[in-house]
Amino acid sequence: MATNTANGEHQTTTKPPPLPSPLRFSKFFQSNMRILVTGGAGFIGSHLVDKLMENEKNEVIVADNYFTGSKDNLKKWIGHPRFELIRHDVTEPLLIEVDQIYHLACPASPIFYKYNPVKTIKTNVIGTLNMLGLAKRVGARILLTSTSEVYGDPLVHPQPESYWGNVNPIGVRSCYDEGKRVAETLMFDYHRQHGIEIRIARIFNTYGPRMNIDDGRVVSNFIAQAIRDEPLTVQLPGTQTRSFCYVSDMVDGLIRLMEGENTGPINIGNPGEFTMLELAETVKELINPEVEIKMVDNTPDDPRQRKPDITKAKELLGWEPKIKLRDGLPLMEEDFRHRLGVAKKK
Ligand SMILES: NC(=O)c1ccc[n+]([C@@H]2O[C@H](COP(=O)([O-])OP(=O)(O)OC[C@H]3O[C@@H](n4cnc5c(N)ncnc54)[C@H](O)[C@@H]3O)[C@@H](O)[C@H]2O)c1
Ligand SMILES: O=C(O)[C@H]1O[C@H](OP(=O)(O)OP(=O)(O)OC[C@H]2O[C@@H](n3ccc(=O)[nH]c3=O)[C@H](O)[C@@H]2O)[C@H](O)[C@@H](O)[C@@H]1O
Repeated sequence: MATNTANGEHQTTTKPPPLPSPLRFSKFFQSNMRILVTGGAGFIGSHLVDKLMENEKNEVIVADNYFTGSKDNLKKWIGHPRFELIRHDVTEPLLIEVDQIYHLACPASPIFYKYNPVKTIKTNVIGTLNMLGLAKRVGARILLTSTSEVYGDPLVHPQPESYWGNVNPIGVRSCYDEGKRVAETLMFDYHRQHGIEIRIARIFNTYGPRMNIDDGRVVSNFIAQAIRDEPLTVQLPGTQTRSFCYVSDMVDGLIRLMEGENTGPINIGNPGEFTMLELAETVKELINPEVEIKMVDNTPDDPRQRKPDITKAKELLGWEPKIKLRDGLPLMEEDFRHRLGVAKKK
């Protein structure tokens, strides 16, 4: 049975998880592990699907409403006998039979999650409730991709999982960060009340190929701007920090968490910390030394600093990121140049 080591405490559930399908115990049962990935047409989800599909014993089902994701991200798997794609909004119940659920469905870029905040809350709360209901009915293990935004504008730095955060409950980012906090609460309540096997990853800023070109997040913005010879828009004051994790490291961490014995929450992120001005200078140096850096207005409640304490991920999952920002940015540049049809200048 999984243990919860959040906040240094050691809690164990009182109830055993529901039994998986009786077929699982059949001597002649030859089926694969059936894995649902909600939000699997998105950036992290599609990379996770690629990794899961490498294992021939996995059958992968993606449920996505294509709000920020695209079938294009999954085109190499469409038609594959171990792959299935369902157009589905997680705010509606889903009745299927699965063994594991990676629950990623939720717009992640601030410009997209603020576009329809009520829908973002519904996705986080009702969507997570529906996926927990599914996990309960079929006895599946469920992993939630929560976020470093649960720490809000953190007063503790770097952020350990035991930190409860500093979050504005009524701000323009609340639909996302409070939504994810409720999603975490629901996960633990289903775990304690119904014995569901849960895993919670607190993801810190992740970047890599396949991010939407006009996604609005800082790494994709700067790379697209550098390639298009447009000024890099650093939002004021420019001294705010983030820690950027390359997507293959993230996928590795998520799979280790799902397969391991710990519920989390566990921070998964790269502790390398950069100011937004440093990030802009690095993109300029690596991608387009001629490009201008322009200071622009920021949006409300932007966290001033963010860096994961990954002691738990190291100790409990044997995980730490391998790809440094300077090595990851050129991999993303290549993908963006290909999609934008702009070759590197000689
Ligand atoms: N990328 C990051 O830096 C980061 C950081 C912290 C947490 N996360 C979390 O990881 C997950 C994936 O993030 P991402 O960067 O791949 O974002 P993304 O926007 O590329 O992917 C999200 C996917 O969810 C789908 N989706 C949104 N609402 C849905 C709904 N109601 N029903 C079904 N599908 C829906 C979208 O169409 C998209 O395919 C999200 O839960 C996000 O909160 C990401
Ligand atoms: O990692 C996380 O937990 C969260 O990180 C991001 O949220 P945020 O860090 O605000 O992401 P960005 O929009 O990429 O902004 C990062 C920083 O870059 C700055 N920025 C953004 C865009 C830009 O063009 N220029 C710029 O300087 C912002 O002001 C901010 O300080 C994600 O978008 C969330 O989904 C995720 O949950």
